[in-house]
Amino acid sequence: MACAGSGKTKTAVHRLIEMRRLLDDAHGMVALLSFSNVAVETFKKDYYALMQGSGAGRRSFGIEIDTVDGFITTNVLRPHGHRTMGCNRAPYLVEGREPFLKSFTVYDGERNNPTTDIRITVDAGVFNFQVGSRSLKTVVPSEARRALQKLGSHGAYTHGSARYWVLRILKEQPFVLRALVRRYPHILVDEAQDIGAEHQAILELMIAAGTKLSLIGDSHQGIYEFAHANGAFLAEYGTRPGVTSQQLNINYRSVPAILKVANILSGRNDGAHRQDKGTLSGAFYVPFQKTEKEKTLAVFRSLLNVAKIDEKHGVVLCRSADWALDWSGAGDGQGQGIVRSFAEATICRDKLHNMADAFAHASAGVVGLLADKHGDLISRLAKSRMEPQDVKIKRAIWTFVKDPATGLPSGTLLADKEWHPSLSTRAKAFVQKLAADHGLTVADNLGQRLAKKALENRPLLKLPDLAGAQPVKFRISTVHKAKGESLEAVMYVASKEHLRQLLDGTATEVGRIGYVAVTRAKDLFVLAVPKSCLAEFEPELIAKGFQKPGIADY
Ligand SMILES: Nc1ncnc2c1ncn2[C@@H]1O[C@H](COP(=O)(O)OP(=O)(O)OP(=O)(O)O)[C@@H](O)[C@H]1O
Repeated sequence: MACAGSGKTKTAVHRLIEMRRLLDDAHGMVALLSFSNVAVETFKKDYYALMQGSGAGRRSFGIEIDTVDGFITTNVLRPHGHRTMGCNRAPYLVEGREPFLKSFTVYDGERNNPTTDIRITVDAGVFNFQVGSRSLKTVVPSEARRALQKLGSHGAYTHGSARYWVLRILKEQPFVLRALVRRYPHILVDEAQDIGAEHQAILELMIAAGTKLSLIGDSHQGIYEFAHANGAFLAEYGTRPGVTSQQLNINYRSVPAILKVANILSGRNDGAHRQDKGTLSGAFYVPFQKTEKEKTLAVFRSLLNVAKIDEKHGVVLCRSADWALDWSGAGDGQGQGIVRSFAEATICRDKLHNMADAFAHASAGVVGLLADKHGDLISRLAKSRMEPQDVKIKRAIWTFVKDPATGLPSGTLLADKEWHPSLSTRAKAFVQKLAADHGLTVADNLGQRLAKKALENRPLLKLPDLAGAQPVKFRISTVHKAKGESLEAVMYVASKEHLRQLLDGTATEVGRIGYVAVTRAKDLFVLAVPKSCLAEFEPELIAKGFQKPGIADY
């Protein structure tokens, strides 16, 4: 069990190396698993740095570092899934937006829903199936299984159904479980508070078959309760016979004033490794109004200047993706279907300067213009090791996305009269060339797929962006995306409800989300509080260690 900023990364990598050294089995591997690609990249970087430092070079013999889902997909689902799923190819991931998925539905007793929307949970070894975007409806197990099997027989699985298939494979093909445990006698899972019931069920099968498991995590940072990860496994695991529990309780990340707030919120008493800085630092609160976001961002900018922190290191965090989008000043969602994917790609490129997201949206649009059989292209293009042909396709899409003069048209054009006609001509020509150059098949009815719907007589970008207003310099993100990171300065924008739960501590998920936001900050944490409730909360904010910045600080 480890507190925020206690060096779990370092600890986990050292433990990985030591466990591998002690493992008396030339064929066995030690796996270090986490929940995000960012964490995996950090672990790999630190591991190779340590190995190089010790003179062993960039060797990864006998160890594996991956996400939990990457690990089960690579070792179980892809190589062994075809037998349980009944397909004649290696299973592949679908995002849910691929056009061929339209014919895969599940009936909930009232209406048909996309099979890719089925949510699967496991409780005491029994699968439960639900569906629905707002209120979830239970689906009869036989109907859900039938729908999943139909999709599975085409080789397709979703993020949600991957664990369902893995559990079934391990139970229905016992030799796969035996081989997995033989290959991975030791597994170390980081961010273990995020282990949900389905991951736990997979790990329990491995433990029962002989794998030794180490967990490292912080129950105050469990922010995936909506995905059924409530930290219970981490809390209980240390009490099992034969399991030793260790505590890490020195925070190496934050200045003492920020740690003081974190300790009050979590009810912990962690020690600070760092000293106070000479310049402005600590945890502050400022008022904001939703109608005056630019003013609040300007206040954050001023505080960064006083704190001598480069603006590019200031990050604005929000509770939800909608809020993050709103604070980033992105467009207001013009277009429908495939055209909307291209519209979002345009906004990501021209407004947010986020080329990775621009590429992801444009790729979804391009795949929508190709025949259904290319439905796995999005997941193929996301692989770290791609087929040579896919590398070329990816390059071609990048070129289309990057160039507003010949590819994806500029967001400054009038959406209906200028941007759409240009997009329509260029996207058609692009997929036809892509098909000719790379042996792909274009979908039927391109005109219909690129229909002009929900586009207005104004640019995709909002007016202030066109008027040359200061471009967004801050990274604006959700707390979930920033998890695990160390950031120089954070501004967390809270609603009255977020604020209430933050101040109430880490018993609720929203409270823990606020705690994760606070503990990301190294030097400066700014809590943006709705102006309308500031007076009500001010005494409590001060009591919990937040400070009001003085006039001189702006
Ligand atoms: N022993 C140490 N001495 C000095 N600095 C350290 C030490 N261990 C870690 N750090 C630094 O402390 C910061 C936090 O480390 P790390 O990101 O591993 O924490 P963590 O435990 O994963 O935190 P969280 O769970 O909050 O994400 C990093 O900047 C890291 O370089």
